[in-house]
Amino acid sequence: AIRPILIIPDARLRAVADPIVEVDEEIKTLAKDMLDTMYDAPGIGLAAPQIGVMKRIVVMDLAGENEPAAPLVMINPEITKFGDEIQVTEEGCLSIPELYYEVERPSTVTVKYTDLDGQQVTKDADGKLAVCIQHELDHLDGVLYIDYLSRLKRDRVIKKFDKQAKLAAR
Ligand SMILES: O=C(O)C[C@@H](Cc1ccccc1)C(=O)SCC(=O)c1ccccc1
Ligand SMILES: [Zn+2]
Repeated sequence: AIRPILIIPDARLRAVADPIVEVDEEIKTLAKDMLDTMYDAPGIGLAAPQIGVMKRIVVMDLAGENEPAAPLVMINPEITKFGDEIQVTEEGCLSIPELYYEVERPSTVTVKYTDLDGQQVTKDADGKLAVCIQHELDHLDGVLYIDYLSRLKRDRVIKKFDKQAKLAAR
C-alpha cells in the first residue's frame, strides 16, 4: 500500500530508528509498502522513517523506467568500509521535495545487511548505488543530505519549508 511521505521539518525525520529484531510478516509487509510508496513517488530509494516508521530498514531500486525492476531491501544495514575516493553527485530527497543539490560522498562503500529471507549479505557498491546507500542509511540516523551543504544553503532550504509549514497552518 502507498503510505504518506513525511516532509521536513517533521521531527521523525531527525530521530534515530530502532534495529529490527526479527524479519517477520510485519517487516515483509512494511518492505512491500515502502517499495509501493517509492515507485509511486517516484524515487530510487526510501527509508522507513520517511513514512513515519522508526525501524532500520531501507529499500532501493536504481533501475530506469525502461529496465526491469531491481528492488533491494536492506534490514539493519551498516556501512563497514568507505572508499577513499570522493564523488560529487546531485541528490534529491522525497522528504525535501523539488530541491536538488550537489553532495560529496565516498565513491565506493561496503554495506552489510540482513535481507528479507533473514540472510546476512555483504555488498560492495560504487557510483549511484553507493550514493543511494549512504543517503538511505543516513535517514536511519536522522541525517538528511542538506546537512552536508554549506550553512548558508542549508538555512535557505529550512527557511523555505518553514514558510510553507506556516502557510499550511494558516
Ligand atoms: O529521499 C530519498 O531517500 C529518495 C531519494 C533517494 C536519492 C536520490 C538521489 C541521490 C541519492 C538518493 C530519491 O529518490 S529523490 C528522487 C530521485 O532522485 C529520482 C526520481 C525519479 C527518477 C530518478 C531519480
Ligand atoms: Zn532522502
